[in-house]
Amino acid sequence: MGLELYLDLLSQPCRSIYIFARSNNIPFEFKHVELFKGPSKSEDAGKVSLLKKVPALKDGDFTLAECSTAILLYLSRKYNTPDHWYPSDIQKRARVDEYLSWHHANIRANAPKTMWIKVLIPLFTGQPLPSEKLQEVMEGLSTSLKQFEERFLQDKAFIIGSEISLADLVAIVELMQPVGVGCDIFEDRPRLREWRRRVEDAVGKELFFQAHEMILNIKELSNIQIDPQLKEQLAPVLMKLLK
Ligand SMILES: N[C@@H](CCC(=O)N[C@@H](CS)C(=O)NCC(=O)O)C(=O)O
Repeated sequence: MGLELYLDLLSQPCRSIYIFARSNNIPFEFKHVELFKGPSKSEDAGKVSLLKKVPALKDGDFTLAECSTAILLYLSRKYNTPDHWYPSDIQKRARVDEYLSWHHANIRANAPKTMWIKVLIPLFTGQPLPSEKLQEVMEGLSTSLKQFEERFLQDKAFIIGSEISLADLVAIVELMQPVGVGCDIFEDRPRLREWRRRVEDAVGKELFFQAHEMILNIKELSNIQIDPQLKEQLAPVLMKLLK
């Protein structure tokens, strides 16, 4: 049995894996998991990921689910992808590792909240959140973006220098989440905007926009039927996350 990837392209870690696999011509079977359709629709993924989360990978008898970074590294090693993704030079590699560690506690901790506030909480609770909540989240995100530009990007083309690496890929998919819900964080940040353009060019615009099609059309989600069990489970969790 070949490589299977369990993904929902609304999820940013899933998009990083999808773009990485496709841009490196890694053959895989796309197992589509629809997160919003509830547990029954994710049964297959649940067998692969004990945590019942996506992304998840199955390669023969081997499964891997936590987290997307581990999956990206597994794919880069198994398919011996071009060196720039995760350089053999130990100092460059350490820069990728440094970014990935920072990312989880900063960009990843802030950017998804824009989607919770603008789309998920109204969808799951039936009530919009006060606008101050969004403002608070945008302030947190701005602090992270300032650090991203000044500390990681500086005046380089990509995070570790002149070529794209896993660090850029993990960053861009997360930063497209606010864009999808109408918070265009690139608008007033020319350095960040130029970096986004270079990342799009490096992976190929067609693939980039194909991977982001769902998130860029997320407004259509307001018509989706949410699994009632999932609604009951998630509404309090989402509200708590924003406290
Ligand atoms: N830390 C994981 C993220 C896993 C995760 O939180 N996945 C979310 C989608 S982005 C999920 O499956 N949520 C469904 C759930 O928690 O039930 C990674 O980077 O891959």
